[in-house]
Amino acid sequence: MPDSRVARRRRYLVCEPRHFAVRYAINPWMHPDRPVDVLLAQRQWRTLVDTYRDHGHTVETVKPEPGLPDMVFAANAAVVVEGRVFGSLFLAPERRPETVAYEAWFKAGGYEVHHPESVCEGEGDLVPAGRWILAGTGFRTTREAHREVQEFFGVPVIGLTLVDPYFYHLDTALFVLDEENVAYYPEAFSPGSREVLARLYPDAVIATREDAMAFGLNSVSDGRHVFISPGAAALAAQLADRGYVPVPVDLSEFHKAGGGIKCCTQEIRS
Ligand SMILES: CN(C)C(=N)NCCC[C@H](N)C(=O)O
Repeated sequence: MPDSRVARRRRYLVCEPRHFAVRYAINPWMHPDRPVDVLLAQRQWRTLVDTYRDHGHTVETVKPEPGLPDMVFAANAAVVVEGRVFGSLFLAPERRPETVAYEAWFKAGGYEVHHPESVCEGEGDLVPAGRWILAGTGFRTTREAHREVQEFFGVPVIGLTLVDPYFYHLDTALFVLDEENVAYYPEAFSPGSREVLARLYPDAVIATREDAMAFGLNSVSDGRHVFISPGAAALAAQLADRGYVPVPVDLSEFHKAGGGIKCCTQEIRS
């Protein structure tokens, strides 16, 4: 495979896991009785930030708020396309106050935030993919929100139904490699949605359940480097065969809350 993959510099928003914990259970990964090593989580998160910066990306931070243990999952706070911000309305009451803190960050940067009318969890379920936005539903973000997103951005929104509670957000089951291609785990989707993905992406990288359960599809790609969970070894090998450069970053402590690399990373697209 020629060395043809080109990285594009990105701007990422992240939130330090100062108050990270598993205090409630809103997905099958979360067990409040199992301990979380907060110091290890902070080291892992710092490594992610340093790795992004080492690869030339801009990383900005939003101030973590006490009492919001899931606020570290910045991807869920909004989806930003061409400098326009479509905010979130979380399903879980425990997460709803996060939107206030993120909105303050966006406002301070001169962005206006659109407030959705229906449950919508940002880039967790809304994945900009070149000419369209892939949109997950089934567990969190609603079909009504998909319609609202399409009206707001004027970009086609392609609804995909998730069927496995372990993959409750689209970004646990699929990630965008570049403008043209994605990687995904087919069994996380309804039969019709699988067909849609096969039509849109005949050349997609197909992941195994093992890759997906290791949060391998919760990866971030800059078009060349793929920041990926080290547990997803088979997926990383496939990516390397296609000319991408896997960059392993271990966020195992965050898996205990049902999140990984992508969940911790909001892309600010100008
Ligand atoms: C990849 N995923 C799922 C994310 N984009 N976000 C992680 C959110 C975790 C949080 N405890 C929750 O269940 O909402």
